[in-house]
Amino acid sequence: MEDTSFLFAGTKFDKKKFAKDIERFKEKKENKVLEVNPGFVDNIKTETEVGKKSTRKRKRKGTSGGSVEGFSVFKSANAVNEPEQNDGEGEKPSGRKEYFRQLERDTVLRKNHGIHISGSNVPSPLQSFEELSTRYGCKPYLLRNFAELGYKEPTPIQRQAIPVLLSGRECFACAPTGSGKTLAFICPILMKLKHGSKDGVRAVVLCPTRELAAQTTRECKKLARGKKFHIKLMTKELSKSADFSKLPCDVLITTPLRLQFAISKRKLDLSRVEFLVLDESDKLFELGFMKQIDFAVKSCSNPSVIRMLFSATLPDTVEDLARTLMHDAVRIIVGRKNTASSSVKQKLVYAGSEEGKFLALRQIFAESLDPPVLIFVQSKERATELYRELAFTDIKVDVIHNDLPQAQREDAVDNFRAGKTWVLIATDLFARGMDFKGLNCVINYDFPESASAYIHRIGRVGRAGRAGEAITFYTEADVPFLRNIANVMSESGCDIPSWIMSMPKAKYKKHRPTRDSITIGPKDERITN
Ligand SMILES: Nc1ncnc2c1ncn2[C@@H]1O[C@H](COP(=O)(O)OP(=O)(O)OP(=O)(O)O)[C@@H](O)[C@H]1O
Repeated sequence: MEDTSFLFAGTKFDKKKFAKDIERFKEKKENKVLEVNPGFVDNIKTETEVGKKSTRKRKRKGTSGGSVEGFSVFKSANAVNEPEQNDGEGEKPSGRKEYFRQLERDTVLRKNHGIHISGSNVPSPLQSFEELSTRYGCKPYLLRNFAELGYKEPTPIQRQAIPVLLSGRECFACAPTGSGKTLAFICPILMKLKHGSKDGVRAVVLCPTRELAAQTTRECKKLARGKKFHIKLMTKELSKSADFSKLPCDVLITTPLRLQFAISKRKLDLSRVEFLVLDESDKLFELGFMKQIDFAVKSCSNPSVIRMLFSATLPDTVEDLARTLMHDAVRIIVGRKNTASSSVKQKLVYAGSEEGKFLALRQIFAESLDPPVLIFVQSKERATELYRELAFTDIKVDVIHNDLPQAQREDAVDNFRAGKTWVLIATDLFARGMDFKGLNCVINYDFPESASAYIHRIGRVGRAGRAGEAITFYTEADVPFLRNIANVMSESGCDIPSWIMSMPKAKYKKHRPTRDSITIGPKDERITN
């Protein structure tokens, strides 16, 4: 991994520019001192009354002038708190006994849902969505929306991440694909923001692709239904022409590049941002995004901004980075880190050669085409090649990759969602986050380049507990990397032949062999169905 020390570093707070805010902050602080004792108990009291500004005092690089202080994810993970200190969310237990009983209940609940936490004073997980009202004063509109969307109970990541974020803590979370991470960060943001305002952007959600940003915007609007929040997707037009000083926007959902463009060209001010979400965080920490993320993080200069990282895969390198940069964050892992969804039936198919793969695809389509089907290939060139081969059939097929015009990309996603397209050919760009309800099958036409690419690709099925199937073709060229993927399959409960499990694991991280062209020549040899 490249040197990442610049990331998050030097979040400068311009005291002159924000003199008014500092004054206001001072006033609040003075009032608070009169109301409650400073320190941890202070936090606890304010946390119960949802909506009251948190009095958290963070020490951050650039705000205190010192170094980032006390990232305590592991430091105090096992600390047993005195009953008076409670769990950081404001319910003061009546006594020591009740306090330890609560700890026990929390442990059991976490165990039952495969939730693993590290960090000090981690709030109790949610037993139910109703607890959002009783514990945090959640407004009825949100619970109504959950019910209308058919969400009966929180998923494991929602059970733990929501209380953590509501208690004003930063967090980094790893939970399986399709396990409801979007709601886990949107819900606390909506609860904390309470209502729409015209005071500037208050929450930013960063997503690696425009399609995912659009999907997250839709999800966020569904959850906010009935409340006048200003939820905006950063479109190309917005990033190029909007006057953000006049545009009411509470939650801004964007890709890093568009955000950077808007900040530098349209003078978008993010100094009031209270929540910054890095969705698919490990992708955002990859080389291509790093500088843009750094820019975004620095632009969210409010010293008490809450930053959160979510993904289904969290490599140790990203964790290490988060550990040194976030303050007093809680680490939440659901299930085992970096594993595939267990509700997906996974299959490896030996196809020998490129030609063999095409024949295998033809056979699958002839015997059991159960649309919609998503096919992943290694590159946009190969996506186009396969599309050309399949376009000659009566299968309704489309293709999506990042060289296509935006309108075409949007159409491809919309038509696939609407069932107008049966088979969508995609590159890894669309392996992350996309939620196609009713998708039955993912075919890895080209072997995935890494274990995490595999996890995200096949995670397009088996979402929200539904069943799904994933078929992965491999050729001779893929054999050296077979074990890396077989390990993931085995960890999610698949039976893998012992000869594969006894193979050595490839040491290199990215598997992108040069492949023969998919194009098979004369038309009569092309697929027919
Ligand atoms: N509590 C819930 N009960 C039932 N379904 C839910 C619940 N929360 C979210 N969902 C649904 O689960 C599906 C997956 O959610 P989401 O897209 O947030 O997953 P994710 O964890 O972000 O996945 P990925 O890692 O692929 O991005 C969505 O269709 C969403 O509507």
